[in-house]
Amino acid sequence: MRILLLGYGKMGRSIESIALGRGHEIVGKIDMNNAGDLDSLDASKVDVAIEFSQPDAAFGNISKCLEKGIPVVSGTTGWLDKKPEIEKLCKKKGGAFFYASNFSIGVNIFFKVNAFLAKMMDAYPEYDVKVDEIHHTEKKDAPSGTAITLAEGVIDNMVRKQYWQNENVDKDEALSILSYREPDVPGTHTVTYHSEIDDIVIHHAAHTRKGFALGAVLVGEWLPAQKGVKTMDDFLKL
Ligand SMILES: NC(=O)C1=CN([C@@H]2O[C@H](COP(=O)(O)OP(=O)(O)OC[C@H]3O[C@@H](n4cnc5c(N)ncnc54)[C@H](O)[C@@H]3O)[C@@H](O)[C@H]2O)C=CC1
Ligand SMILES: O=C(O)C1=N[C@H](C(=O)O)C[C@H](O)C1
Repeated sequence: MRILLLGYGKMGRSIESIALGRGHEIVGKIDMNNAGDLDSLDASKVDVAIEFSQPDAAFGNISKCLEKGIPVVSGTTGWLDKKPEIEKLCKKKGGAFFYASNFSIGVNIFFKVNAFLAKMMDAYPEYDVKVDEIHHTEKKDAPSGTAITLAEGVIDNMVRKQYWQNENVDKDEALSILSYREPDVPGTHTVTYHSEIDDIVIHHAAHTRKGFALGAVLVGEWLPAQKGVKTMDDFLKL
């Protein structure tokens, strides 16, 4: 597979290492310093683009690739207000686009457990629920994309929770997401149901970025044979 890397930071480098180990070729690396090179890039030399850049760069990178007919796997967080526009462009161009807030298999299993638990807990209003996330201090966005997906999983399955806020809120209908930044933490997420009597806690801690990077490469191997807007549910069939 001929892979174009969009974003060559912590994730771009980790993806490169896993992709090379699986026998793929890296045909380009677009980063902050050479972002303009994407405009003149020859799309016939690329099978798939893997995009892990930063919130203000994702939309431009993805739309340029879709315009050129390059399938795009994106994991950048913090730009999702513009995702509907990308999905429209993907459909218009007959292309392929895949977004996930988290590419690790473990987290995607955790998302399913979270939805199941929220549905069950809706019958027990004595428990309040919150989401905590901890990431490294270089992270640009808060809350994390993964924490937002977890919050949406709770809200979709609990009648009494209607929206999330990125602070501690004491309202029955609000779900608090609390964000913490500590050196070198790849990504830790916890969903806690608290009552006066006990706590129920589900927790995922990434020990390394390898799980995110491997997931992105596996999706990159799969996406070029697909058409349209795809998600982890299409890929994993959990
Ligand atoms: N979905 C998932 O599984 C995961 C998502 N992420 C997300 O991926 C993104 C990148 O994470 P990291 O690699 O840790 O960040 P990083 O800060 O280490 O790397 C980001 C890179 O993007 C580059 N960049 C800036 N403007 C650009 C442009 N216009 N075009 C191309 N590249 C540009 C920067 O120069 C930098 O090297 C973040 O949004 C993060 O939240 C991170 C890990 C897992
Ligand atoms: O910025 C990161 O590092 C991560 N970002 C993603 C997120 O915002 O959820 C995924 C992972 O937690 C690491």
